[in-house]
Amino acid sequence: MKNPQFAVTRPLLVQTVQVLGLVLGFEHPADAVLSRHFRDHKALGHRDRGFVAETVYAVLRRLRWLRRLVGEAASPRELVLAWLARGENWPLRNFEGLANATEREWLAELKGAAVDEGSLADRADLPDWLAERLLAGTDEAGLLALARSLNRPAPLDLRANLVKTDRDALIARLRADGIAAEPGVLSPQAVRLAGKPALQKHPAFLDGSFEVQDQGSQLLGFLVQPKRGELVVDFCAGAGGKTLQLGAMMRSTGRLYAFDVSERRLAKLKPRMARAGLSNVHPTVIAHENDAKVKRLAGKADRVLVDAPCSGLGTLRRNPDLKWRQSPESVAEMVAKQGSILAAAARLVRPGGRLVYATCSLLAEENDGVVDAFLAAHPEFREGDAQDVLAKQGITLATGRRLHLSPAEHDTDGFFAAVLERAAPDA
Ligand SMILES: C[S@@+](CC[C@H](N)C(=O)[O-])C[C@H]1O[C@@H](n2cnc3c(N)ncnc32)[C@H](O)[C@@H]1O
Repeated sequence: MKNPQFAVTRPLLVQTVQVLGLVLGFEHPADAVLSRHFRDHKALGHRDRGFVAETVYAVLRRLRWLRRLVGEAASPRELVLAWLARGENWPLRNFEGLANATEREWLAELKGAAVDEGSLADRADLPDWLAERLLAGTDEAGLLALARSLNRPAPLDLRANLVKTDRDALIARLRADGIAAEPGVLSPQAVRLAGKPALQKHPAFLDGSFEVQDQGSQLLGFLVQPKRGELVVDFCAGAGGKTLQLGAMMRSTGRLYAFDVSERRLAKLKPRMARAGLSNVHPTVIAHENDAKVKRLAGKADRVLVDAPCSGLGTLRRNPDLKWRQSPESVAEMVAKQGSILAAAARLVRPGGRLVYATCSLLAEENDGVVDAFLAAHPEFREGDAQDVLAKQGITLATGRRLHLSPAEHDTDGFFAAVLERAAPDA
């Protein structure tokens, strides 16, 4: 957004400040506040939306640094102006017509202001508790590299829907429309786009040829590795990002149960299933993980995916407000829930079947901690090798037994997954 080709108008700046003010109340997730704002301001064009969203996200990413620069009590307007002047390096002339004379004087001073180096958490732009926990798994340089990667916007990845097309055909179709698209390097179903084009009305989206899905998320589907005709359960399906991939890998055969406690999220899955041409998906609202609807499938599932509710800290590139919204207490609550969901989901797996536990968290307690506790309490399960499972499908990734993806190393969201296998009767 440096030296924008399009003019940022005064009303657009006012809107950006307004949205940031709401987001900084931390009552609702930033993406929900932005969606609502755009719904209420339908006339805003793609570039204007891009400016509002990117500026709000950028301030959230660098909030700690900006507050050190401008002052702890900085107003949303001061934060936005300071970000544009210092983060985006706008020359002062860009502010004419946007900021008044006093503000422009203040910005001129701000341009030369120094901020001392600060603590490690300051430099990482993370809350102290989070920097401390992430530091447990790395050293200072590793933490700063991770933080830098989390403080950048994420690229846009698509997943080719193999029920409708193949990856090469999809890439050719996108390129024919002037969209710069390359094959993803990790997932054989992934397409990485160079920019952030509007895709909601693209014919290839409307006919179900692709869905937006991070490459890292796509690898989880390969760990589940469902086959045609199987009985598969996506235990925490949400709006179905991974359900749709699993259903396509099953070539729309067999039975794929999409469980979730949120009726609202599952409702979003239904039009996506129709677009994707899948007739094997059964969205099912459950009251909790031990619902009778779950118990009915005990011992019957070939594959079960638990994409557990988690802190989401691996998605900070897309949801930078999460680092300020989560707390040690909220993480502890998640860990208890994750253990309970995993134990309930495990009951569905038939002997010889596979259970995959996954999160988009970077915290050891939500990842290895939950799996270690599960294995200790469930001797009927043994751990498989994620790297091996991927290698057998042509995906070469030096991840080790458990999948650990990080934006710093893999340029994907931060994902964790473990493959757990229920012993076969004669094993
Ligand atoms: C990480 S999200 C799932 C994202 C989804 N798999 C996707 O790929 O789009 C976790 C989901 O778990 C759901 N959830 C929370 N508690 C649950 C429970 N006890 N049983 C099943 N699902 C639950 C949440 O509603 C949320 O949709």
